[in-house]
Amino acid sequence: MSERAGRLGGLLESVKGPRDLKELGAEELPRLAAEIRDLLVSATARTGGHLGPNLGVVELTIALHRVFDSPRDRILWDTGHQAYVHKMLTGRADRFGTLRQEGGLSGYPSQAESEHDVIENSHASTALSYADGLAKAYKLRGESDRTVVAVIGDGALTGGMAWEALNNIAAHRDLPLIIVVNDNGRSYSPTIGGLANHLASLRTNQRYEDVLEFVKDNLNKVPVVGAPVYDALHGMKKGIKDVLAPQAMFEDLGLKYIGLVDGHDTQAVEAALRKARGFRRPVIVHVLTKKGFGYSPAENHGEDCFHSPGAFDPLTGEEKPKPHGWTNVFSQEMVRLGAERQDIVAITAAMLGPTGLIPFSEAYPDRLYDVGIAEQHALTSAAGLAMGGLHPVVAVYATFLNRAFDQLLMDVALHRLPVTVVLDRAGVTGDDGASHNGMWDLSILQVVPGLAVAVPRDEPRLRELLAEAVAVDDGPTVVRYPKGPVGPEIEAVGKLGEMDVLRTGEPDVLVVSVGPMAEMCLEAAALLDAQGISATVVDPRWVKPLDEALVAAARVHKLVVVVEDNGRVGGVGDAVARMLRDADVDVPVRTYGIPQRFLDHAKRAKILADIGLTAQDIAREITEAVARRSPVLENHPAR
Ligand SMILES: Cc1ncc(C[n+]2csc(CCOP(=O)(O)OP(=O)(O)O)c2C)c(N)n1
Ligand SMILES: CC(=O)[C@@H](O)[C@H](O)COP(=O)(O)O
Ligand SMILES: [Mg+2]
Repeated sequence: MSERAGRLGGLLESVKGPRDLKELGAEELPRLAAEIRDLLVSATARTGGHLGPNLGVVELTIALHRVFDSPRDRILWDTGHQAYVHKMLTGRADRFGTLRQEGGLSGYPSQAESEHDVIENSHASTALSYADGLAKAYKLRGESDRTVVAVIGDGALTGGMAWEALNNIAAHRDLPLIIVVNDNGRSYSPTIGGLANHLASLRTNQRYEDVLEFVKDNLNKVPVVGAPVYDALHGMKKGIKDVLAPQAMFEDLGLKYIGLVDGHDTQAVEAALRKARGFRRPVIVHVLTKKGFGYSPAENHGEDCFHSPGAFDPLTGEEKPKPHGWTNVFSQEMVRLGAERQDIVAITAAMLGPTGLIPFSEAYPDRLYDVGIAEQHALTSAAGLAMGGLHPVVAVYATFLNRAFDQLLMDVALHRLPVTVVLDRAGVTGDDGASHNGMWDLSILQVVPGLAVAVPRDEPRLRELLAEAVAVDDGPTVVRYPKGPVGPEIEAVGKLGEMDVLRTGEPDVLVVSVGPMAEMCLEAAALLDAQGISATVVDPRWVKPLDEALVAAARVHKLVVVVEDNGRVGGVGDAVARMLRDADVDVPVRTYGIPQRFLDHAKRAKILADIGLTAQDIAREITEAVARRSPVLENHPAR
């Protein structure tokens, strides 16, 4: 893995930390910004990553680290996907070739990488709450000279937690806390909702644009004096904006407001930040930026301004074609189901493209709701839609369901409502690190009464199980599948109750394979043959509630093995073990899954290998267990 993503520009190479940055002259900053953009494009072209968001915060980040004194002052990044420039300016530019690679730089802030990094969680709308807590702590510890700065995007600002934090921050007028609203008008797609409309009105207040155009047209005609005067006015444009585009919403909250500031004018941003710092109280600095700024393939990328492209050609911006994935299957099936069932509606939490709902939204524009980055609202709004006689399908990434657990439990399941939750990126995702692995859902969903969970093993089963899920009208259903390409189709060779039998054998080992683990489990079973151990492999399809036929099958086997792409604690394996215990079936049960710890970023396949979720590892473990008939297998990492 080459540490460098190509040769660093001279200025960027000279910046080993914020102190060096502060020593640069203002006239050097445009070149520094250009060198940063070059590195952003060259690095993400090779590794993939959040190019669009980071291109939009180059000048903002330069200004932040020139005005504030990190790490004494704390600079927090909401979601953290836009912290690449922050990493470059805090001494990691020379490692940017390792971005999102195993052992290399994380795609998000990482305390292990730098004292300048704070929030690692990659989950949106949390930075203001951290800032609230940090500022209160510094005040209580007598460290009020430390300024806390939180950078939050317009998308993250649509998350409810951000408003809970604003409500609290506004109540403490003596906290030296600066909220930088990085307003580029987009999450992936244009940000939605009343807040977004208000921000848009601030951005594009026509009176402001008309005045500026008039000034530009008339002043530039005046020889010698005209142009400099226009430049001065242009430099003051935030002042004009203040007058013409009131910012009542924020000020009504009791927060001071500075804006609108041109986020690509480093000096204007520095001036605004210095002014904000001087207030020594909560202040909002509303900065206008452009996602993808300075790289036309990103600026002109219609769907999401290169929010998180895979590897691409830096000259053309052309991405490498992505293989046919689970998301594509869901996307197609939703359009088909939408034609069959007029009551089916879909909800996305600001991830229309990533969850595959664009075709559904184009086919049925009135039946798609984008609620912003608001998963809790998504679930309870779905409850309302269901109470109103519809069948909502809520599509979210598995890891983001966590924050909407109570809404699923108490707003949907308690009322036994026909809501289907589709969890994309379930299981190990890899590149985005610990906070993105979908390793929690099969555990937390076990405790929801009346909720059914389906885990398809391949494309036909995803189509079948999604259709079965939306046909359930007396309670919630969940369908979950991983990131990336769909594996080979695996036909059943028989049935065991409602479960698919994928392989029959002598009653040595009963392997319960959860969803996409089927391919690997069949390979393991073939390896076991060579050891004279015969394995039957079954795919439950619905893992909650479990099929009672498992009990009778387990009773006649020497060992039951459960393999799942979920955390082991409280997952399907534990549910099978509990079911057999309750039925007094005294057969040893071995559960294999993701070890219950936060996993560092790496490719999905590499992580699965590292944690022992491979055919060779599972076959070896089973061989040893059968040989020893030992009830305890301590050494397997997946245990
Ligand atoms: C709770 C949660 N839901 C969804 C996401 C996926 N996500 C990552 S970045 C992003 C858009 C963020 O938009 P914004 O805050 O405006 O930042 P920008 O990318 O525009 O800089 C989304 C939806 C997430 N990280 N966290
Ligand atoms: C930051 C964020 O939450 C997403 O942008 C995340 O990077 C998802 O990536 P994939 O869509 O590539 O899984
Ligand atoms: Mg945005």
